[in-house]
Amino acid sequence: MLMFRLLKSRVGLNLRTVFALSSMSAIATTLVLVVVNLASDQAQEHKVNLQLLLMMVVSLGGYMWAQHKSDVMVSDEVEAMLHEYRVRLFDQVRKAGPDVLAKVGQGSVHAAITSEMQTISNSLPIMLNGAQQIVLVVCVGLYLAWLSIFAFVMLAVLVVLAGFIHVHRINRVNAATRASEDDEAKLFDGLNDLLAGFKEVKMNTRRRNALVEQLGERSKRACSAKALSKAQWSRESASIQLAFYAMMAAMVFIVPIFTSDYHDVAVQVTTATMFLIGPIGTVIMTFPSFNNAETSLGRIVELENNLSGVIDAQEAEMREKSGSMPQESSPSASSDWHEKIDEIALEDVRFAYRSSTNGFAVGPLDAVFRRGEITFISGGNGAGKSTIISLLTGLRDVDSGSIRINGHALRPDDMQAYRDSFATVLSDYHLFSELYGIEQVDEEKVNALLREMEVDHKVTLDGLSFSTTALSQGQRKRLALIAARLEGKPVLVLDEWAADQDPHFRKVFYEEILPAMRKLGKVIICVTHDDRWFHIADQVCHVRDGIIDAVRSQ
Ligand SMILES: Nc1ncnc2c1ncn2[C@@H]1O[C@H](COP(=O)(O)OP(=O)(O)OP(=O)(O)O)[C@@H](O)[C@H]1O
Repeated sequence: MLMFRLLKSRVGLNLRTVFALSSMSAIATTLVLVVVNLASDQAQEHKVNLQLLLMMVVSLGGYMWAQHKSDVMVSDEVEAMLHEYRVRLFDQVRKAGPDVLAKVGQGSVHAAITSEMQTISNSLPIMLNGAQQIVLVVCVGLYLAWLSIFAFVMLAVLVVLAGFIHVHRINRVNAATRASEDDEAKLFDGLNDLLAGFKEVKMNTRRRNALVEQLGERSKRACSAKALSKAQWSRESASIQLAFYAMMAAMVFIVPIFTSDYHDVAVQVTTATMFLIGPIGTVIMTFPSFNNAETSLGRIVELENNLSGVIDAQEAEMREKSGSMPQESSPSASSDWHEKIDEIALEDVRFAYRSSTNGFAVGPLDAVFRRGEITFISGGNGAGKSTIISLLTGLRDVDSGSIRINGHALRPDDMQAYRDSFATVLSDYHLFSELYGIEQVDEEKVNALLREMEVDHKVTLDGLSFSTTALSQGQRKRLALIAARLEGKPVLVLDEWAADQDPHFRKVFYEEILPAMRKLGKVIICVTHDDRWFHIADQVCHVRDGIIDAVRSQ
């Protein structure tokens, strides 16, 4: 019962007030029923009682006020709760290492933040309304007991019996609902292949037919499962309706046989019973909402646990590694070393992928990258270039050895500040449409960069956002490099940046842009296969089987 635990953990002043308001609204509704019964008695004697009219107006006003207030508070509570969950998930994603999202699945993070939270957002008000209706059922039940104890007992027995049968049958219905959801999830997986692989699908008739056929089959299965679940729900609603009519029939056919003075209250009892039908129906119908919210919350909690499990393992591994790191003191944070990096050195660095099936490892790595110098990293596919870049930029932690800045070994506490000193355009870069983290931009500088990168006829900067990112691959990379240059970081790392550029701009990049950045005193590291321009580099690191062979230019 995750939902109960969730609600319990949130019971503070607000939820108590909500409960008080809901009770008030239920009592006001019961008063309306009592007033209607008393007034109809008087109406039979051709009398109109102004006191009763006033009571009616006050009860209706009280009901309206309490109901509206509790609805608004419930929405606020629910949204505040979901906001907390979202922020916790964002924070976990922020802490995650490069492999964590691949392990837990980006789709599940996306689903948790969108559809699962939407389900809870929709279900919780229904559930709290159900709880409110329970108070109303109790109040009207007490009124019914006061009118006729036998009618009350009879009704209670029938409600308990119907409820018991309903809850028993609902498990079957829930199983059908879950099956339909699972089938729908499989349908979405296939749909993702169709949308993400649109071009590949379009280009290959056999692949397209096979995929569309499979999607059709999955859709049919999802459709049958959904139809079955809906049919079961419809049968269940009809049975509930039938149970209500049975209650009414019991009030007018059975109760009079066993009670002598029933004719005095028969009309009031029947009115009260009819009055109960709506609230009892709402309470019963709350179960599916509860179930949906419980399932969605379960998925969110499972995702949170998965993320925390992977992050904890990652942190434990980091602590273990930091034990084997050199313990000599590094520069203090106040020395601003990350603003003035003269030299980054890899010393006897080693790393192996735990998850790699072939146990790929890099190292021992020894290399020095200096301020005002360009280093090219080259090597065949799978040689380990991107792995080395991820170690050098601090995206992954080294297993052993050290990274030294200006001669001082980095400590685990320095890692975020170290990462912050890099501007990167990696091979799987993401082009942000907005310059997040840059507070003020020099408009002239941006325009000059747009001109230099030859995209000024396509893009402008509006505030902190690019006017468009709907560009060619090469132009998108130029925009990513503009963003990286605007960050003004001391180290620039580019992974196969020039691969998508035309011959003209490739020349501009190697012969004008890189030398200009070298003059600015940056540490420049580029993964590249363009051996035609190796001469412009100060050193070229050839990577083979995870080992660097650094050659300095003459
Ligand atoms: N996330 C990962 N988990 C496990 N092993 C990995 C992972 N990424 C890479 N590897 C292993 O590391 C090897 C080197 O990969 P890496 O991406 O560093 O090569 P690369 O030199 O950048 O290749 P390319 O030029 O093709 O981009 C791969 O062959 C693979 O075995």
